[in-house]
Amino acid sequence: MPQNKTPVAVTMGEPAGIGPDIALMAWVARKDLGLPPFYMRADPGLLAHRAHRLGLTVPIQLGEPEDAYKTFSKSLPVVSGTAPVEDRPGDEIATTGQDVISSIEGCVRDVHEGRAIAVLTNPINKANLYEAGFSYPGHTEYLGALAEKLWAFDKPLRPVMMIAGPDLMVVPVTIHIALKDVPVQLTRDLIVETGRIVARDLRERFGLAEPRIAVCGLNPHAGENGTMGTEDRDIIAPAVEILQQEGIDVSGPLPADTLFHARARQTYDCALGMYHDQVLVPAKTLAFDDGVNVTLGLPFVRTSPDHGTAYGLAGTGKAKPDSFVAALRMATVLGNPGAL
Ligand SMILES: NC(=O)C1=CN([C@@H]2O[C@H](COP(=O)(O)OP(=O)(O)OC[C@H]3O[C@@H](n4cnc5c(N)ncnc54)[C@H](O)[C@@H]3O)[C@@H](O)[C@H]2O)C=CC1
Ligand SMILES: NCC(=O)COP(=O)(O)O
Repeated sequence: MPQNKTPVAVTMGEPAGIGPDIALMAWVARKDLGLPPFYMRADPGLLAHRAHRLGLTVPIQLGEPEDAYKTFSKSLPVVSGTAPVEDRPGDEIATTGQDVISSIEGCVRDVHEGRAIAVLTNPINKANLYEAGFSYPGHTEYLGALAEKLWAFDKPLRPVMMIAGPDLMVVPVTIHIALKDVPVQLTRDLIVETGRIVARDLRERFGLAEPRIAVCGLNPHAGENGTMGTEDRDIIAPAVEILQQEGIDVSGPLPADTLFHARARQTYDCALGMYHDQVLVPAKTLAFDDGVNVTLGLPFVRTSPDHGTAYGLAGTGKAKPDSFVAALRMATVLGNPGAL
């Protein structure tokens, strides 16, 4: 595990969910697991209450991101900036959306200013954020918009969601949209742009010299020559052809039902799915505890546990911090270019 004196910035996430629990648990396990330093942008009172509720001894040290490296071994570094947040684990309707959003924005600003090497986001309740005026489907799109603004890009960024586990990496080409909208929003250009970003980031961030990408079909049997749907033939196959002409090692459209068994997984590095559940189901089935949600296509590194707020477990001590720990390790490795 590479060490760097610049820490990872961790967002508060949904305060009534398990984000605070898993971050506190990870900090407690820092020495046993050899974890790299991180700090949280969150309400210190919330964290203190949750630690008490969980029976964890976690001294909290308020400060700035620059203090985190020195502080981390003895206390959990916290950068405040949110209003006080009541500790109401499991209360799905607690309204804290604005604090959740400002924590994310603060962490991204920290990376932009060189105060953090990466952002690790804790799970959010998307519906709660919509109530607070959040207009993005999830972190992925919001982080793209924040990056465009802070890094002053002159054209829109395309942030790409990847779920990465030890045995499978997947990317959904369309993300948080209704299933009925998938055939409408799935275009050749979207697949091509996504494929380019995946190939580039697997090379540049993950150190794969020639990444192999497998592209799923949309329909059963990848359309069976157009008899079970035409998108595979008319949209996906032409996109694959363009990517191949650009020298990217890409195959497809491939029937998705036979793409995720152990032997098939040996034939590619990353599978591109046409919709969320097509690829997140196999990814989370294989590695729910240690899968990581990592956003490609950004000018900075963002990782996240692959799970959600798990309200039923918040404050009970039953949440597993493993995916948080995997996300922290990945953020540190990817945030240290050249460490691979
Ligand atoms: N990155 C993010 O911000 C994400 C946010 N969400 C949000 O989370 C909320 C709840 O979504 P769900 O579909 O219920 O998914 P979920 O991942 O919160 O829970 C699914 C199941 O897994 C269990 N689980 C989740 N994390 C666990 C952990 N660390 N240890 C042990 N068990 C764990 C839960 O108890 C539940 O049985 C929604 O509002 C959704 O939008 C969901 C996925 C990712
Ligand atoms: N299903 C994955 C998920 O909901 C995470 O989305 P995001 O908040 O990382 O965009």
